Amino acid sequence: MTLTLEHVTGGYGNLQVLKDLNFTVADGSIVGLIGLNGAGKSTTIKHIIGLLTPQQGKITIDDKTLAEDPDGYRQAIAYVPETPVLYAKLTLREHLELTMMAYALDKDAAWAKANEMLKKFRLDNKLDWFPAKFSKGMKQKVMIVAAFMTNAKLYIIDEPFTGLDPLAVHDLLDLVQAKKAAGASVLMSTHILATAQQYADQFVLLRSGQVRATGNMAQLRQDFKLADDASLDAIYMAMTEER
Ligand SMILES: Nc1ncnc2c1ncn2[C@@H]1O[C@H](COP(=O)(O)OP(=O)(O)OP(=O)(O)O)[C@@H](O)[C@H]1O
Repeated sequence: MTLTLEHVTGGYGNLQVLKDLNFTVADGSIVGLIGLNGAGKSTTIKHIIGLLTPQQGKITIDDKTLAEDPDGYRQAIAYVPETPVLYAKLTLREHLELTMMAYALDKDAAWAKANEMLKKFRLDNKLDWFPAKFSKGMKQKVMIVAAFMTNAKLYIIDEPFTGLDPLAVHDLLDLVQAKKAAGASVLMSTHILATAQQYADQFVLLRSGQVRATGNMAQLRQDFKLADDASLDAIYMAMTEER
């Protein structure tokens, strides 16, 4: 699977937020989407998942846009939003069943994967709970289980670490790496730069709705004329100090 953004300009109604974005997420890679508050990370993700439509340019998954192959495009993506979105009247079990239907998953195989994750996240005895009883982190875990039990080729995770306890962060990173090992790709927006540096293969640095830089750590260090051991944090600070 390759996700490609070509000359993507977009935003909300007439408001332009993203300006001429170009980047790719290649097969089997973890890509960190990095930038200041308001740089356009969530807006970029909303365009990729089809919640917003580019004003110009195009977004393709394996050369097909959402309009060209709506089912293929949607089923290729699993998305974990920044703020969990759960239905008040559905139990945890029903949420997972809904995802299984939406992705046309084999129920037995999907439940096997889900049960393993539910146990890990200590939600296995809460299948009949309604969202009102869940804490913020528990809601986030439900979204993670729903996304990671699919057979999507691209996992998009918007700021995953803020509401999770350190054990859950660890478990989520294990899931991310397992998906990568199985050949899937991951696009992850985050402000936790040390974790991004440790886990991501490539980075997209956004500034004011534009791509300031892309590449691996070595390429970014060169781009920003920093030392060979400069951290992602140092690169980030260098970006914010540019005019
Ligand atoms: N629903 C909306 N309507 C209009 N403008 C919006 C909307 N959501 C975001 N914006 C604007 O788009 C720009 C980019 O916001 P976005 O949420 O993509 O940033 P972000 O990089 O994800 O930031 P953060 O790190 O704070 O999550 C900001 O200027 C913001 O004000």
